[in-house]
Amino acid sequence: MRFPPRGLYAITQTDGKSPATVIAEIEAAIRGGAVVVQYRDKHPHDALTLARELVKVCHRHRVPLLINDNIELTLEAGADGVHLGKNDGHIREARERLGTDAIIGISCYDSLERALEAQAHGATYAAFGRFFPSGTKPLASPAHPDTLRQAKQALSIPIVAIGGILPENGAALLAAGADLLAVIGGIFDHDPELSAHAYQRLFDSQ
Ligand SMILES: Cc1ncc(COP(=O)(O)OP(=O)(O)O)c(N)n1
Ligand SMILES: Cc1ncsc1CCOP(=O)(O)O
Ligand SMILES: [Mg+2]
Repeated sequence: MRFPPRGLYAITQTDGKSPATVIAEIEAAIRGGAVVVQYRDKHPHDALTLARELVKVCHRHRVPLLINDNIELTLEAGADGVHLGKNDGHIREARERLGTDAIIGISCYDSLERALEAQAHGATYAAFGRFFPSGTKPLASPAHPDTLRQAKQALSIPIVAIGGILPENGAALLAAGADLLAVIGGIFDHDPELSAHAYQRLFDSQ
């Protein structure tokens, strides 16, 4: 499935939640307008079963599902691609194992250099952040909107922004050059469908 060029990118909030809740919340976020989903789970119990269920739900809605960190799980679950950070393996290995059609997203933090390298190695998108303090990942290192402005000039692949993004602060990142907003707490700390819809309006009014 193709990676959407813009829109809301929902990432699962799994801690303390049952698989059924995670699935119901993701489906609600998709109803609210999320155009891509990532399964991120730092304390999984049965990751393969949940990942396979998420693939089914996402594909029913024609939305691609990516897996965070884990190339093997991406293959086993039949997901559309993987998101890799600096400690999660190399894009070359991901491309070799997942094939030419797979979506491969790369965390670039605040580094345009890292994004240019990722693009040259065939990354599907580059993710920058965190832009605002994140309750989900309090120790994530900061990134600056100026990096988005430079990335917009220098990259041809879609640009994802992440970290503490709310409907109230997301518009500034879109204006700086982000194509997609990746969100956890801003969707799943509240009613997921209504919250996703609030982000959707940022894209409608752009
Ligand atoms: C869309 C998106 N952007 C950034 C990240 C962060 O990846 P990483 O730095 O590997 O950190 P963890 O998510 O693994 O804690 C992401 N997952 N998704
Ligand atoms: C995975 C990740 N990487 C940088 S910030 C972050 C967490 C994003 O979650 P939230 O939208 O709740 O800040
Ligand atoms: Mg990671």
